[in-house]
Amino acid sequence: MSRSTQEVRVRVPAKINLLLAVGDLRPDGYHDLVTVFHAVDLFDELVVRLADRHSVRTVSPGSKAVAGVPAGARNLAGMAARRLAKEYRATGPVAIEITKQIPVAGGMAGGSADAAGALVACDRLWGTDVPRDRLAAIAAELGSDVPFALRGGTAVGTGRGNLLSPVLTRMQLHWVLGLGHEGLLTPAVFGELDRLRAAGDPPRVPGVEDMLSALASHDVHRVAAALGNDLQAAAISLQPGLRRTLQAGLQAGALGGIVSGSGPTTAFLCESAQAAADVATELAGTGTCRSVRVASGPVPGARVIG
Ligand SMILES: C[C@](O)(CO)[C@H](O)COP(=O)(O)OP(=O)(O)OC[C@H]1O[C@@H](n2ccc(N)nc2=O)[C@H](O)[C@@H]1O
Ligand SMILES: Nc1ncnc2c1ncn2[C@@H]1O[C@H](COP(=O)(O)OP(=O)(O)OP(=O)(O)O)[C@@H](O)[C@H]1O
Repeated sequence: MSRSTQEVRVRVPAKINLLLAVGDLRPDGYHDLVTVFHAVDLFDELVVRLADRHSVRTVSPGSKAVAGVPAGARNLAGMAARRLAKEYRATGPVAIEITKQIPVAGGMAGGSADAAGALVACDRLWGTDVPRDRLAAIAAELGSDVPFALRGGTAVGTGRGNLLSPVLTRMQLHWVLGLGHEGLLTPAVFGELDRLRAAGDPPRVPGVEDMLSALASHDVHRVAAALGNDLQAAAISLQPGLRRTLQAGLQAGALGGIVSGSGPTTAFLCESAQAAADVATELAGTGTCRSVRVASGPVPGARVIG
């Protein structure tokens, strides 16, 4: 906790789905998933303070306003704070400031990260000491990706993506991320996959076994070969330019490339940190994405810092 018990600072990572197998549409509007989540060192930071009323403000690292993120009651971080406050009554309103590096509507679970960060920060600020499994259950109510943002590392996700079991790998992966010009909304991408499947039956990615044995082998070439995402065809169908970005990353020397989650961020796996820096420079020069970042993982989930 920084300075006094009046303020808590939390850091929370973005995710990439190394493997994302999507089942058919369920009656409740969700799809069963089998996925391998992987947290990378691209972080949102939250500062949460006691205040007279609940508020959420989101800025970029340069303190500029961030487009596309709701400021009020619809912000996932504010929803998380109010959800926790409702269950644990000895609490007060909070002002949440988010410094956002995770791309908005980018397929890297940015909103989910902020919700997880707010849960951890409010729990510390209010001294509620919520057991970890209870916090994970509240996280799952807020969104399918929120439990993983709490936990981080590498994990297999099943159910809606909210049921997690850790993957014990020490293998460090080096990535180049291509950020899209425009976001994609997650429900639209799942809907497009349903439409493509009704019209044709496109190929489906295999289960997680190949990816898990590739991670256990510590062979980055095998991990690259095992990357896969059932939502990729749907994201490309909605944003055809992504095909060119994927080709450009591979031509720049990446070992493998995928659309991250529901997109449009593209994630390129590279042989080493140096290779990632080289691929990033070359990919940036192709003009096929809005901007380019390097990242590596796995990293832990939402944590109090400072
Ligand atoms: C694409 C992924 O990022 C992969 O990890 C996640 O599945 C998305 O997780 P999320 O953004 O936390 O999604 P939620 O907020 O739970 O759901 C938003 C919408 O996405 C669709 N959705 C989400 C998760 C899931 N397993 N099946 C779905 O069909 C549904 O239309 C749902 O209404
Ligand atoms: N704190 C937040 N940060 C970003 N978006 C938020 C937040 N709260 C609510 N939203 C809304 O959620 C929508 C999805 O944004 P988000 O950045 O979480 O997408 P995403 O990373 O593609 O999600 P996922 O990868 O979990 O499917 C946005 O349209 C935005 O309006």
